[in-house]
Amino acid sequence: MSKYKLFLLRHGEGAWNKENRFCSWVDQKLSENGVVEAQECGRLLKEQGYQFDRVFTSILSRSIQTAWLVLEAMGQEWVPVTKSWRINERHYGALISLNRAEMALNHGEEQVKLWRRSYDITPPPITESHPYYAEIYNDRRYSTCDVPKEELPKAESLKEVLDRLLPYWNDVIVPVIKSGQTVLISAHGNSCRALLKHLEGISETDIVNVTLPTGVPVLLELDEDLRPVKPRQLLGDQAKIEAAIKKVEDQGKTFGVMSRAGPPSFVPISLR
Ligand SMILES: O=C(OP(=O)(O)O)[C@H](O)COP(=O)(O)O
Repeated sequence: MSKYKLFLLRHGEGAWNKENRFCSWVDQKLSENGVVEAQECGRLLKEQGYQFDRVFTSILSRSIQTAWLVLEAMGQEWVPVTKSWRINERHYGALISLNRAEMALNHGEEQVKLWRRSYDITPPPITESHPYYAEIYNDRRYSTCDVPKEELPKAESLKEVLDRLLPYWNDVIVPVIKSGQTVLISAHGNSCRALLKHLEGISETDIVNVTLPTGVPVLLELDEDLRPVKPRQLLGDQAKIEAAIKKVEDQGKTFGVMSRAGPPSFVPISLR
């Protein structure tokens, strides 16, 4: 029997979702469309009568902004919001800022799919020469984490995301849910996938096929041991949701870059 409801949300579209670049730990804001997606998500949740007691976000602006917009649209701005780097998007290492379609042209669609969706493949790490290294690691927010800055990841597989997320889930979020509070986790494509893998017991093979669109709330109904009692529900117009999932999957295909004017700007990436 369903005892708890938990909502997972990949933030609304960010500026780099639109440009098809790996955003990850770069702190991009929502695009105009992303703002609308978050507001529509809040309106839908309000229409369906849901109420939150507690919200968790990453320390990346796009997940925080999304939480605010959702709560505003629901008239629940007062609900406490707690932030942690442990809910951050997967650290995409040296792939950060690169265009997925260009990467597919350069390295093949299969390789890009492995980098994006496999469970235990870690992309090449970010190094100090990377154009976004200083912007990420000099940011004051990363001095406030529960691990020293030097121990923060330089690249992560989905497995490594789960490894850093689980202690926070178990120690902080689970007690809140078990106290009877309805929780929204406003997070990212891959931090939500990692949590779904854990909660639903998805295999390492099957997690490859799980893709989440932006701005679509995922409702999980859980029993007293936080095991799902029914399949996850992606709330909203199902045809639109299917189309949005396909759009995210297609970001790793070459046709995006073939239609652009001019040659693609390749950045060589070592695969070792
Ligand atoms: O920043 C990202 O995710 P987010 O938009 O959910 O924060 C990643 O670039 C998502 O990339 P992916 O869909 O290739 O895993």
